[in-house]
Amino acid sequence: MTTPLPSSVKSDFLRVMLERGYYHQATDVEALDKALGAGGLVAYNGYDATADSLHVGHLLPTMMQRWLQKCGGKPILLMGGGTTKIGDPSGRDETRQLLTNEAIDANIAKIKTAFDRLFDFGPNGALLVNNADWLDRLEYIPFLRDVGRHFTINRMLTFDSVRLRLDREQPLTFLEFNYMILQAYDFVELNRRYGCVLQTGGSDQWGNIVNGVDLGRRIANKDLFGLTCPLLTTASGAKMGKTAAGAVWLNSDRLSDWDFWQYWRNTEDADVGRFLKLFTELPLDEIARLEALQGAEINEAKKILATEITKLVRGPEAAEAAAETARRTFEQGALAEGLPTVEVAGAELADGVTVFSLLARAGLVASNAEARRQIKQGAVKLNDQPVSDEFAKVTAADLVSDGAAKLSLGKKKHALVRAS
Ligand SMILES: Nc1ncnc2c1ncn2[C@@H]1O[C@H](COP(=O)(O)OP(=O)(O)OP(=O)(O)O)[C@@H](O)[C@H]1O
Ligand SMILES: N[C@@H](Cc1ccc(O)cc1)C(=O)O
Repeated sequence: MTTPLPSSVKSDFLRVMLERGYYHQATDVEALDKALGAGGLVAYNGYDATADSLHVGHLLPTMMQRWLQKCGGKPILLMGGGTTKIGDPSGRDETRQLLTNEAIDANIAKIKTAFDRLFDFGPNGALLVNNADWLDRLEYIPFLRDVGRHFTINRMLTFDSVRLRLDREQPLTFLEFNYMILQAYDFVELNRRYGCVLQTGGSDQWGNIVNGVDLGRRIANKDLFGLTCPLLTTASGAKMGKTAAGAVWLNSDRLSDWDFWQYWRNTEDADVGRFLKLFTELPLDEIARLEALQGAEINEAKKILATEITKLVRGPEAAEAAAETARRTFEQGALAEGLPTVEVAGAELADGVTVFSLLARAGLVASNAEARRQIKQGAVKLNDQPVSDEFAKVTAADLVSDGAAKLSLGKKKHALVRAS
């Protein structure tokens, strides 16, 4: 399938998808362009409730839905209350841990909060639905007869989600084998309920999406469409959204505003332009100017990237506060609010507390041993002065600025030590 040129499509939405790098694959792109041209198209993106927050990887398909709304369409955000009970095998080597119904409901309640800022839920606006509303009520025999008969095992075995497990001789349970049928059924059900004709997702969702398109044609004689975005990796090849320290969560109770902002501020130079197009809504000519910046100036572009995305996901105040913390910490050398803080009892401080243990307590390193290694390697500073003694201590005398001492690991990780 060839990717069309932005100039050859008529609909605003597809043009944005192509120009900004969201387009990976689509089913019958000309017909989709035509359907979009008529305006007001209804599209959905599904999210399983495997954790109590979405992460940055989910942001890409979510941004596609946001653009759809900006271009006059109606987004449906589908919470997989039913499908999470099955567990999507797409892109996974192993069966997922099964969650209880209570855990799934609790996850959904928290995941939803991220959408409030990203979508307009006003009259005729975006919709939030839960597939447990229909999947939980399915009856096995009628479902197999009405829906199951349209799927051949022969074809199901050809989809990556199944084939890769079989090729690698890793188990795929019968429960998981059913997943693609249920996601296909969701699409047809959303078409029936809300006139939804487009499903978006990451490229790993392609198999599940085309199954829905086929099922729509077979049981409802409807033309449905699929559109996927690339599964993003960073310039150095890592899957975007996951760091060594874990996922980059959208919800602030899983990741502070400051760490969220920092994640984007530390974008690799080669990714700046691509990420500005995908994760901000700045005009393309402004992005072209920013990505052309060289040397130290590229840092300005990274700050804009971090602040714009934080604004979208965490709100303007959170973005401004994080940017301000960064300005004060890195540019004025002053101590700032918002850094991780370790509180130490006055009595402890009188004797002095080892720098390595404070680094670990502040969460800048995973263990005391790692902290000592970092000190030996010269990566640690106390109040901007290098620490060379592995057993150096912080005492009350070091709380020099606003009653705090600043510990730094490398150039970017900082924490404050205060007396409790
Ligand atoms: N880096 C990415 N780029 C684009 N889309 C992504 C990315 N990461 C995730 N997605 C989309 O979000 C969906 C869920 O992502 P993923 O499978 O990583 O979530 P998870 O279930 O939270 O993670 P894990 O598989 O580690 O438990 C994917 O199917 C994909 O469509
Ligand atoms: N399978 C999707 C989530 C999803 C669930 C139900 C759907 O109808 C669509 C999508 C994922 O794992 O990311």
